[in-house]
Amino acid sequence: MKKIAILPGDGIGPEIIAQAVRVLEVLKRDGLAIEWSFAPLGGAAVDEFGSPYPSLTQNLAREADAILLGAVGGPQYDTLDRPLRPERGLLAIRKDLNLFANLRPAILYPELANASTLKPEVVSGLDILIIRELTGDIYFGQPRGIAVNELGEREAYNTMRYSEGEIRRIAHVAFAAAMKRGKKLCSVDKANVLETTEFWKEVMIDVAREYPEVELTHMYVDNAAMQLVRRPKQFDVMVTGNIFGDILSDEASMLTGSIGMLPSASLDEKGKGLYEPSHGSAPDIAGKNLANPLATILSAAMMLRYSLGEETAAVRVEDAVKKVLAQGLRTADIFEAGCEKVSCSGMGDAVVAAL
Ligand SMILES: NC(=O)c1ccc[n+]([C@@H]2O[C@H](COP(=O)([O-])OP(=O)(O)OC[C@H]3O[C@@H](n4cnc5c(N)ncnc54)[C@H](O)[C@@H]3O)[C@@H](O)[C@H]2O)c1
Ligand SMILES: CC(C)[C@H](C(=O)O)[C@@H](O)C(=O)O
Ligand SMILES: [Mg+2]
Repeated sequence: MKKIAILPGDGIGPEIIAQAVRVLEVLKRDGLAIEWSFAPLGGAAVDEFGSPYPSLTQNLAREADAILLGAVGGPQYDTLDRPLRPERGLLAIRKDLNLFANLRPAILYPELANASTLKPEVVSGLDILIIRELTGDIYFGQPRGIAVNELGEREAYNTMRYSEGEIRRIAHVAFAAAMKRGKKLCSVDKANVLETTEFWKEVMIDVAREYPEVELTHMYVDNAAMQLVRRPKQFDVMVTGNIFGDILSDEASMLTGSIGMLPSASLDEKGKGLYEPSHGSAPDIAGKNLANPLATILSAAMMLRYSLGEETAAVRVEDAVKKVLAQGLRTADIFEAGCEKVSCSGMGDAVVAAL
């Protein structure tokens, strides 16, 4: 029996997770050997336990074979002391479980060609895998803080840093992924300005010697941001650091129609993973049954594939998603004339029916 820790989180988190759980219930009913327990993370955990990553959640996550997460954060928590902020809980669980490899697939379903921000001919068939390093970079580099400097003025600082080992291990994930796909890897950096990413590029080039079949290219992040909206299909696999990957994956999501369509897997060295939509807790639509649950349901499919070894079930879920899109059902974020608008739970109903 495989164990899943489910962390609904904040904002729309509980609403979208509820739909993914309904999908898991169908799979369990049909014989899949999975069980799950719930625990709070982020603001919900601060409210209940006074910590964004309390020991109850930590223990459950450590024991689980996989973790499914909604989203964390919300304006009501923004004034808390920094260590108590919901986002710190997310960073803490990623670091605690060594989830260094974040896979964010930006795939355009043909039915959503008009929902994309780009013209159909520029995006049709889009299938990019963004691989984001997740436990290093300026997110975690020390020193960091806000302090009074020698002139008596307050100043704030973060440190962008990567060790060679951190770059090597994400490089291997990226090259291995490229080998299974189109054998094209674009490493995104800012090597013209930042030593950290100059070093990143150097290590990528070194690791590339072990993968002679993969064509490695390099692109500065500012150009990559532009190329993603200019000619996105030039990319197959992209690999980049934590902060650039955060930004580029949100950008890429709109090529697929909505941030509500972009799932993610965050993996450790052994394949254990945390699965979550790439978007946040969407406070503006929380509690309104409006959110698109498909990124979360597709994250559950990634969980079945990568951490639970259930490829058939993963494909079954992905096929159900394709079917509801083909049926013309759309949440508000991907709605277009001629389609049927559904709520978050309405989309869950449709996916369950399609399963
Ligand atoms: N992984 C995470 O848990 C995660 C990721 C990003 C942001 N956050 C947090 O979420 C909070 C809100 O952040 P934000 O507003 O910058 O980003 P956000 O992703 O929550 O929302 C940005 C916009 O996208 C929309 N959106 C997001 N998900 C959607 C969905 N499933 N369906 C339809 N529309 C959707 C929102 O309504 C909003 O207009 C912050 O506290 C932030 O730190 C958490
Ligand atoms: C909420 C925040 C810490 C997080 C990140 O920056 O990694 C989010 O934006 C994401 O993309 O998962
Ligand atoms: Mg983000």
